[in-house]
Amino acid sequence: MNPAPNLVLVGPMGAGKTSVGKRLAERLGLRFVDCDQRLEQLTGAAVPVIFDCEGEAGFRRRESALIAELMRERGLLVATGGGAVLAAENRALLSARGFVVHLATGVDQQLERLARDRQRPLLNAPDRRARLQALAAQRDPLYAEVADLVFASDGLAVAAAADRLATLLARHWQRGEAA
Ligand SMILES: Nc1ncnc2c1ncn2[C@@H]1O[C@H](COP(=O)(O)OP(=O)(O)O)[C@@H](O)[C@H]1O
Ligand SMILES: O=C(O)C1=C[C@@H](OP(=O)(O)O)[C@@H](O)[C@H](O)C1
Ligand SMILES: [Mg+2]
Repeated sequence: MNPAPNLVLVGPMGAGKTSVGKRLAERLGLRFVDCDQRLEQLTGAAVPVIFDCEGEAGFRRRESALIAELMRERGLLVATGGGAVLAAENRALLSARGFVVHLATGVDQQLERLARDRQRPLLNAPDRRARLQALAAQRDPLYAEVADLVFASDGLAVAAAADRLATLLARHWQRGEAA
């Protein structure tokens, strides 16, 4: 048991961090924060626009600042973006202040779920499969490094994944209310 004050979802694009996370937060009575949505509110710009104006490096700086702010709170369910684990300081904060769930999914499932998506700049590639495979090769060890629990959502609908995960968390996560 890791008595962390927040619940954190990490994992690749299309794993369901945003959609499963929202439903799970309702079930568990946690305040839901999606990092990308919060960055869009703060900047007034969509994620692809932030990438266009400030580059990926600019987006990552904003993402890191937000994670640092959120990890000072408690009682949050934080859905991160797929690249949030890239920075060592993010990984340290997420691990220290969150019970981290790696929502895992495979490239085939990602391609299916994100077939019509135009809001993820890193998917703007001539070969989406190759891009997702390359990202997985780079990031899977980082997800593994921070994960307290791995949950594979493949084959489960959003509601079913949230239900299953809620049951698992009751056994694995002891809320660190006082932390
Ligand atoms: N378990 C699931 N079953 C079916 N569709 C899913 C599941 N998880 C996510 N999706 C769909 O995949 C798309 C991307 O999901 P999203 O929650 O945005 O993932 P992430 O935030 O991890 O990138 C959405 O259209 C969502 O409805
Ligand atoms: O994998 C990534 O680097 C990214 C994933 C996106 O979030 P989701 O994982 O919620 O799609 C979003 O943060 C941005 O497009 C970059
Ligand atoms: Mg998301």
